[in-house]
Amino acid sequence: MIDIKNIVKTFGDRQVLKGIDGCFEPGQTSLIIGGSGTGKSVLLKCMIGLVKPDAGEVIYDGRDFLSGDKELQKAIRREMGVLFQGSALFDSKTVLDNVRFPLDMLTDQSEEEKLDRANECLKRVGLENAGDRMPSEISGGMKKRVGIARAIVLNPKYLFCDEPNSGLDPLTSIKIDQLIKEITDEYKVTTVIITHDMNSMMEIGEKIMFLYEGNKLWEGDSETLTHSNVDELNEFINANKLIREMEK
Ligand SMILES: Nc1ncnc2c1ncn2[C@@H]1O[C@H](COP(=O)(O)OP(=O)(O)OP(=O)(O)O)[C@@H](O)[C@H]1O
Repeated sequence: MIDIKNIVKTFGDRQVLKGIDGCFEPGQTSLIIGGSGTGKSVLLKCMIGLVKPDAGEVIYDGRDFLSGDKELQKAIRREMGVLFQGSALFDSKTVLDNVRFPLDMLTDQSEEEKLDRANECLKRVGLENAGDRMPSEISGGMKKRVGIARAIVLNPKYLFCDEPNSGLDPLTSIKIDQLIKEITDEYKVTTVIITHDMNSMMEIGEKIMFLYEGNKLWEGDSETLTHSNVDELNEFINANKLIREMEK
């Protein structure tokens, strides 16, 4: 479980996060939603230690990440898997080498163990035959799968995904969502996903946090998402529905 408490972040004279609280449970896909520039990515970066908040706490299963010592922070980082926007694969490495990269960096496993584990993860995302290919030779959906395989290669307890559907067609988006959901269920991962995708909200929104101008204005799930009396959320949903209609 991840608990965040009163996260505040200011850049220059702009307070981007105004005191966010929340809790993310294992085995659940939790979504952070909201319009552009509302602080979703900054919040995620605060949670994973890429941005230092001005105030607040991030507690990983009872362990205080931000004020913990270097060793503790390293241990918690080692339990995180991150799927960055755009997949962030190394263009000069094969698919297999991309997936095994965290094993090379962070473990002292033997060659054989690393190969086995990387291949196992590629198989888990349905890419068992793509290990020798280069990122430039595969589709956007396949790249996301490779990104997911790399994010899970160290058996993370916590999985963070920033816009996993960006740039994908609707059908591929659904498949990627389902894959993330299955992995979350299967390994009881605490998964936090930033998304704009209405379909994701309805299909995998076990817990949804709505950010608006740096505040958490609403929290609920896919069942309650469309029945709130929060005007800003309803506007956001309507705008998303409109975009979805236009894309059809
Ligand atoms: N390193 C930074 N320095 C200064 N300002 C920043 C920095 N990172 C983010 N911001 C600002 O913080 C605000 C929130 O950014 P953030 O990336 O979290 O938005 P978002 O909700 O993820 O939006 P989007 O959906 O468009 O990605 C934006 O105004 C952005 O310009």
